[in-house]
Amino acid sequence: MSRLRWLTAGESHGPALVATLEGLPAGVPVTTELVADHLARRRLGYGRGARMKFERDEVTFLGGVRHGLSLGSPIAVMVGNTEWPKWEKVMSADPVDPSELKETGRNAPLTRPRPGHADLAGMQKYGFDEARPILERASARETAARVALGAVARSFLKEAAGIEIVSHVIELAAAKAPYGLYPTPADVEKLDADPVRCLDADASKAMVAEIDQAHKDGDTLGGVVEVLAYGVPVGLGSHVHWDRRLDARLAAALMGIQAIKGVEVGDGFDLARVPGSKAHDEIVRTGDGIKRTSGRSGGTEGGLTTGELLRVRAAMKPIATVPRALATIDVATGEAAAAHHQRSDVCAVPAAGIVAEAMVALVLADAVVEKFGGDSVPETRRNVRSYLDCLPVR
Ligand SMILES: Cc1cc2nc3c(=O)[nH]c(=O)nc-3n(C[C@H](O)[C@H](O)[C@H](O)COP(=O)(O)O)c2cc1C
Ligand SMILES: C=C(O[C@@H]1CC(C(=O)O)=C[C@@H](OP(=O)(O)O)[C@H]1O)C(=O)O
Repeated sequence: MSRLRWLTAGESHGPALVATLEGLPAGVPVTTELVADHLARRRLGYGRGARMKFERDEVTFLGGVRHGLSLGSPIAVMVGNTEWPKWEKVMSADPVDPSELKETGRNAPLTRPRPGHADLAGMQKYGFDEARPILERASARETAARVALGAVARSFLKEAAGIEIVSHVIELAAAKAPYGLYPTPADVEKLDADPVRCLDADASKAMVAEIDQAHKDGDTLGGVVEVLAYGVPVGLGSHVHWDRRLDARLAAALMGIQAIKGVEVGDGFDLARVPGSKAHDEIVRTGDGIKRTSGRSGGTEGGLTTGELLRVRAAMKPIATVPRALATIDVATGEAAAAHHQRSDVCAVPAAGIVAEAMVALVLADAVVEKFGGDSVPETRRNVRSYLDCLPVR
């Protein structure tokens, strides 16, 4: 069961996000630059709003890392919001004089909750009469903290087990990448350079056109991302109990990303539409050992990894802050109104792919620590090797 523990805290317009990760072995290469690089990847993507351009992510390690290596102690990392000076009064932890708040021009109560965001249900549940206290934490700004931890987790996975993670956008509104296009770690630079992180040039162009049209229409878009993990050993997770199943753990982690409404493992829902003879991955012996003739299962069977390519998908709904604002009510008056709208992303599917990579990395790192243990990277690495060398069926 879960060996790595991790938490994030912080509001979208607060001074910073913070994240902690406990249970990681010592000796994992971790630097401020490594984390900053992954945070920069999360900011990319055609269709994101103005905030992505003028805000920077300022990374500071507060614990758990020394001279570029993890210590085995809890890792604490802070991602500073450079927008903070503008929000210092509005988001102050301590009480603020109402006249000072008024001077900020950002104090108007948000009483017209947006359909599709956490605004209304959050206000009702937590007892607020405006949406600010809810949207601050519901915002996907928080995903920066997850990507920071994901950067650490993926460094561990690569060093200890040779696992590498790649993501790409396979659908954006009606535009689709061809089925069976599986980018490898060698394609990451090219993917990151593409405006929508799609390897197929025609599909990428069609996706950009979809975003341009939505922008013109005052609308927003969603899409589907796919995460692939290379080098995953057989036997992570387990068939013995529902919450040990790796497919269930991956699904929960991906569904926990803001705006993700569906998850597929391998060919997912398509498998329900074909007969069994076309749904599974047949087993054959090759010169290299036991292999599969296809990858429909996405690299898990019975909640265990098979040792084949791990492949999961996540479907993101369109951004809730629709510029051509949706109908709502003003909770201050009870009257019909247009939902509040300031700046917003038109589409954040490429960024969601980077967040999905981080979530998959954290789940796999947890499963690797659970299966192989070890207090240092060399110890975990030795354990992985001796396990693979001694598999009874090879
Ligand atoms: C990377 C990323 C960026 C997002 N940007 C925005 C945004 O600019 N405006 C917005 O309204 N929602 C945005 N969202 C989606 C909201 O955070 C999400 O719709 C909200 O939390 C409610 O989602 P839920 O129903 O899945 O909880 C973004 C989501 C992600 C993953
Ligand atoms: C700040 C980030 O994303 C934000 C996620 C978000 C939302 O509602 O989820 C709304 C927007 O924030 P704002 O309303 O301040 O413009 C995005 O910019 C980020 O990803 O770093």
